[in-house]
Amino acid sequence: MTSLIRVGILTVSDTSSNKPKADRSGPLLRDTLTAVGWNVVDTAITSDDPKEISKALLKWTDIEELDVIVTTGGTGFGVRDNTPEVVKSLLDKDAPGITHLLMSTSLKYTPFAALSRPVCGVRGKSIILTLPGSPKACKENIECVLDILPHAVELTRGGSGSGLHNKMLQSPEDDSKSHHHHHHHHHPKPHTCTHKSDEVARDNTTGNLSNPLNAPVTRRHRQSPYPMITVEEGNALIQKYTQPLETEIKEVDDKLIGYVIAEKVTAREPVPGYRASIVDGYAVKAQDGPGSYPVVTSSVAGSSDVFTLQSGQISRITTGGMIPDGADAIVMVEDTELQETSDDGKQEKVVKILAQVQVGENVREIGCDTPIGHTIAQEGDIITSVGGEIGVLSSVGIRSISVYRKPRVGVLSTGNEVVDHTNTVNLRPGQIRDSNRPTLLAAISAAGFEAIDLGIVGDHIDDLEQKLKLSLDEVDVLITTGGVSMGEMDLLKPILEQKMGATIHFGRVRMKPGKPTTFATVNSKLVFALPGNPVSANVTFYLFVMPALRKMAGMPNFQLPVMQVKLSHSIKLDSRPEYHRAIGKVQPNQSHITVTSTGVQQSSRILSMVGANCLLKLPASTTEQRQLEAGTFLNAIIIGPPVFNV
Ligand SMILES: Nc1nc2c(c(=O)[nH]1)N[C@H]1C(S)=C(S)[C@@H](COP(=O)(O)OP(=O)(O)OC[C@H]3O[C@@H](n4cnc5c(N)ncnc54)[C@H](O)[C@@H]3O)O[C@H]1N2
Ligand code: MOO
Ligand SMILES: [Mg+2]
Repeated sequence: MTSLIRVGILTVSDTSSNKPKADRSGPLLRDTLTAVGWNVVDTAITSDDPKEISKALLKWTDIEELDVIVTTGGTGFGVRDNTPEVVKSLLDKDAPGITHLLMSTSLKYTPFAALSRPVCGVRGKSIILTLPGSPKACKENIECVLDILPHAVELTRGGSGSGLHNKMLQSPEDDSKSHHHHHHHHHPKPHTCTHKSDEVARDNTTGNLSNPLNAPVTRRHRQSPYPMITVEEGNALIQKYTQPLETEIKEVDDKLIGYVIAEKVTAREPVPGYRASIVDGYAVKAQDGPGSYPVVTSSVAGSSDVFTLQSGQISRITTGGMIPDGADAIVMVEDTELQETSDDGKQEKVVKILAQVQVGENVREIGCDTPIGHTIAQEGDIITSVGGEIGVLSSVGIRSISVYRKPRVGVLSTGNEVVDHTNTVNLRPGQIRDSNRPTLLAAISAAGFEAIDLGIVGDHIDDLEQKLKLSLDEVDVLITTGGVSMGEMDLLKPILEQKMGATIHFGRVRMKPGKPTTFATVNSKLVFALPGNPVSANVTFYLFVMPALRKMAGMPNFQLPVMQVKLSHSIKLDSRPEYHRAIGKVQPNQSHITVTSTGVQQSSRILSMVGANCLLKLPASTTEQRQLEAGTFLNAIIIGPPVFNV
């Protein structure tokens, strides 16, 4: 890709310029670069005098046109530290990215790195880097740029950079093969080759924070690189990437329960559609008043015969029967007496009306229950199972409506140790039953969303990648559990970032349980990589996933309800804000809900979820406050129905 890189190394130091043997950084850089196959064509030592530095540099940039010039020394805060100023004055182009890379690398080792003032950039055809004077810092710095510099050189020489792009498309495995020659110098034993410089380059070209895949355990992050955010910040990020799904037309039937209506619905038909009687009795003209009247017709519900009642006539009618034209009230059968029958005794001939009724009494006018055109549902209304919504839609002749599609939610357990709960094998030591997947599938279904069982996948990069890719095609939201913390088998974050093209929006949250909760998007699909601990998976499902699902399903109030509750006992506070599982009980004759902890809150102890219907929002402990006392009122997130203590 890039022909031999020609390098000059300049040691800037008053001391070393008098005593060249004192210079350890220059030779160290020369050895390091030679070892990776670069051509160190010249080395020099100058004092901290700006003119001397400048002269040495210009010879290499303007006359010899070296590819890379590395200086060491003179970058600090000392009065004689001039290297950055001299280099800055010579540069055509600044390279703040490289400067940043150097600085961030050094800061990982010591905050004192902040006292170095590196400057990097290009003059003519030469890339200039200013490294600190200390040999250790020099080595850390040069190693972190080893892999990007060939690409920078290629571009500075006028190349297309295609080598770089090809490299960015390569999988890490290919990468390690094609760049193998870079690495042997780092490691005394060839088989422990770490590929570190490759991975540093990749992290910085893609913005990934995750551990490089395939890196040996010795090279994994020892501190999580993901910023620790608050639950509220996490939810805000989730909402930013969560939108209601598209709408669809659904038939009005029992399967409509839980859907959110996507457009205003008005009554197509009036209810009732005809003037109907409210009681069984006789249709009359109210002004005729009590007295004996001939029964001229009968109107039973379901009959459509049209009849016009004259003054002095009455008509027998059943509840829901159509009221004859001309009749304006109904007298209940209880308020009448039979006076005369037909000859065969089977028909009423004359009936005595005993009560005076008012005009309109016991009459349901057309549309009196639901007028035609009346708004029966608004966008955002939820079809509940109570029956009102299904009933009213049915009553006005609406056969199908537009609703928001419900999210399809896949649940995948990860972990070599995880065994399906239905598996009849006896567990070997080290194995556990999968409790996360059944729990989450149940919670998703119970909330009315479509739950898709994606099974269990082991902690293998290729299996995980393949499974995640296939799964994402099937779902709107993918939930995984396990593999998001700091262990060597915690592969979810690097696979998401490096194999799936995912953007990780957060990877750590200040909460207990659920610290390593991870939220990512792949294209427009949401991925919640929840912690493996059963309680952590469960609690973070309610706190983060549930609101997102509700928002996708079109619910305007997608956050879970929060209400004030009263502690029945004291509770010790954790150093992290805790979402403490508790059982809230409604006591007879009490206006508030009293809550009791489910006991030991260890993240592995799924028993702490049993019976829980709320998550107490406990603040982190402080030196002033280490526990909450019995009787304290505090907020709780409601995750289940109240328990009645009667
Ligand atoms: N050095 C550190 N270690 C850990 C940290 C940390 O910050 N630094 N965080 C801890 C916290 S907090 C949590 S939570 C867990 C999260 O672990 P992972 O998400 O990486 O999950 P795994 O390591 O895969 O498993 C953790 C635990 O859960 C069990 N598990 C996994 N899947 C299931 C399942 N489907 N059903 C039941 N149980 C499951 C697994 O066997 C482990 O015991 O990390 C801490 N470590
Ligand atoms: O945050 Mo972890 O969820 O405590 O166990
Ligand atoms: Mg782990």
